[in-house]
Amino acid sequence: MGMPARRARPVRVLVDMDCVLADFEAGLLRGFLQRFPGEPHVPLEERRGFSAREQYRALRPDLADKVTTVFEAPGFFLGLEPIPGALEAMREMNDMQDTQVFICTSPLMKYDHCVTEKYRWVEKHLGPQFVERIIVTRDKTVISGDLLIDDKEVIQGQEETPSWEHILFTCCHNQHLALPPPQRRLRSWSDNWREIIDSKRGALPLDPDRLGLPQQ
Ligand SMILES: Nc1ncnc2c1ncn2[C@H]1C[C@H](O)[C@@H](COP(=O)(O)O)O1
Ligand SMILES: [Mg+2]
Repeated sequence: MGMPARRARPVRVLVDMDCVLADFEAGLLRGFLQRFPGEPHVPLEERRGFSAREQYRALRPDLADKVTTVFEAPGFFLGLEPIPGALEAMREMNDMQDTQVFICTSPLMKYDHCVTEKYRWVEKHLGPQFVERIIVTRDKTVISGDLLIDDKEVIQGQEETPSWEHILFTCCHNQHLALPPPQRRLRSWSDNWREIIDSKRGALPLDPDRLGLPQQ
C-alpha cells in the first residue's frame, strides 16, 4: 500500500462586507452630503487610507465626529447599495464545488445598529442561506480560511500568521497603493476571482473519489 490519499478539503473563502459587498464609501459620502450640506467633504476620487474619519479630521478637525455620526446612524448599514457584481459573484462562488464561502465582517465599536443591520442586509440581498455564513469579529486574523478578500490594506490581530492569504479588494481609499509582492489584488467583481480561488486548489490534498483511489 502507498501513502493514504486524503479527501480534498474545500477552499474556504472569507469575504469582507464593507467596500467589498456593500458600498460603504458611496453610502457615507451620500449620507454626509445630505446631513451636512455646505460642509467641505472628501470626494471618492480623493479618498486615501482606510479611515474616512481620519481623512475628514485632516480636512477640519470637527468633521471627524460629523462623518462618524453618518455611519453610526440607524439605517446606514441596511441602506448601503451592493458593490457591482458582488451578489452574483457570491451566489456563483457558493455554488462552486469544493468551495466554502463565509462573509467575514468587523462591527463598529458602537455596534447598536451596525450588527443587526449587517444581518438584515445579507438576508435582504443574498437570502437566508448566507445569513448562516456570517462571521462577525473584530479580529479576522483568528478566523481560519484560505483567502480573505478585504479592502483594508493592513489586517492585524492576535494571530501573527493568519491562515489566509489577504487579497486586497480595490476601493477608492486603496486604489493608489503599490502592493508589496507577492500580495494580490482583486480590482472589482469583474476581475478574475475564480482564478484566485482555483490558485488555492493545487495546494490542497487530492480527493481519492475523483482519482479512483482506495479510501481510508
Ligand atoms: N472606509 C472606511 N472608513 C471608515 N470606517 C470603515 C470603512 N470601511 C469600513 N468601516 C467601518 C465599518 C465596519 O464596521 C468596520 C470594519 O469594516 P471591515 O470592512 O470589516 O474592515 O469599520
Ligand atoms: Mg471592508
